[in-house]
Amino acid sequence: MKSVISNQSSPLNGTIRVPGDKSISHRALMFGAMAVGETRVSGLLEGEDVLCTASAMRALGAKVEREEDGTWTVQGRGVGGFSEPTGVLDMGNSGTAARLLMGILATQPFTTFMTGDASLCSRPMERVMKPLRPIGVNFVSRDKGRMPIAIQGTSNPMPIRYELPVASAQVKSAVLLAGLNAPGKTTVIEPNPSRDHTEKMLTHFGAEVEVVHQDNGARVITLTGQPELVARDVVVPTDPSSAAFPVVAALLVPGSKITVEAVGMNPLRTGLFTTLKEMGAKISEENRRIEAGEEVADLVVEYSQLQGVDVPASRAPSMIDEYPVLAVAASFAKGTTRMNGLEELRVKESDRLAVVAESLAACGVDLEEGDDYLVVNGNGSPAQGGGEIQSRLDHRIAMSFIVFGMASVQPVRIDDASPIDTSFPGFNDLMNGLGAKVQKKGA
Ligand SMILES: O=C(O)C1=C[C@@H](OP(=O)(O)O)[C@@H](O)[C@H](O)C1
Ligand SMILES: C=C(OP(=O)(O)O)C(=O)O
Repeated sequence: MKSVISNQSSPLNGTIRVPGDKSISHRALMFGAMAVGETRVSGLLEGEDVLCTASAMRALGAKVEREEDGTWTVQGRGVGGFSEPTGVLDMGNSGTAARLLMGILATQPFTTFMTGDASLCSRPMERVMKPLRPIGVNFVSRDKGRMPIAIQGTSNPMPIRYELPVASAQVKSAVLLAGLNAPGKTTVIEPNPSRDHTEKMLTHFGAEVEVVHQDNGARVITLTGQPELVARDVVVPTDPSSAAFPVVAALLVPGSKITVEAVGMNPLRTGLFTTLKEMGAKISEENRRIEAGEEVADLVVEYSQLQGVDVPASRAPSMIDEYPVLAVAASFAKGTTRMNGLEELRVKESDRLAVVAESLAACGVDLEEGDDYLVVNGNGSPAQGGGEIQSRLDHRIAMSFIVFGMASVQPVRIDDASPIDTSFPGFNDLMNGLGAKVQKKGA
């Protein structure tokens, strides 16, 4: 346990760069391991989640190394070229690593055992197993589709067509990755678009991926199976989900002005910035440019008195990991913020809807938690704080309430900040470098 206290901050000032995008980092290692030749990845997120993916790729026979300058290299095995791992793959805290890998392993002709930490072992995996079974794979799991699981891959995969019942890039990606090794066309229909890093990066590695946008907003993604993936360089942009924390901190701490450089601005990831601007946030995007195929911009953020807003359910996929920190922002805004369509928050690293509600309440915030919504009533002055927050193996809860304590009247204590290392190593030092006062307590 690594407990921290977050005290009221002096104005935040400075220019920072947050670590590489987690979603893109996982995919760079996985797709590199399935390509022929050497893939070089720069800007990889060296967080625990991504390091689990690196270990899994090694266990499956790919050579994955870090060079002295921080570039990662992957010697791929080709699609379908993995070898049976001798041990159990430990995916740690990472839903993305586990679910994407289930798709890949569904069409490798051997049996893999996979586990994770207590958080991952409580998350639903049936959502991935259900669409993958018709491809020919067999799964054995704990009750209710929980990990640990065994994946008995098929040597005779069938392509499938699947309509997603929930907006989930992980489920979409698992099906597409299983389709890589199947003959013919694999199709995924998503009624409400989720992040498209799999589609973009598979195309970058030479696969044929067709995306059709329907009039009703749905996307139909069709992958042609059995391509030869060719090794490519990947430059990972910085993670907008990580940038969210210093951005909200600067908005809440009076007198702050910071620049967050080269933030990934993929439109399927930027719902939080749209929402904050609707709340009156002074966020300007400078130097919008394309870096290695992804849009990035420098964000200049100034302290702002925020107003409550209604956040439509349709925006949820583009800011799904950002609701905890948005709820923190809403606690300092004037008026009511209603966040709708939040049912997916209940199956993240923690039940984020319940944990956010309990933690806000512990910090004196007036709120209402529904099955799939959260209403936060702010009065426009600094929230009280003073809460003792349990992070429950959830990095985004820990970081969100560190941000809360930076702006609240009383300090906020977080029982265990160690989960932050899964996605944002160096978070506390980066925030303290801007002017925050986050202190470590205990071992
Ligand atoms: O595909 C991905 O990289 C991710 C998809 C999202 O999960 P869902 O697919 O469960 O929505 C997101 O919450 C997660 O942090 C990363
Ligand atoms: C939900 C998250 O990640 P994952 O599903 O990969 O554990 C997250 O990073 O907020």
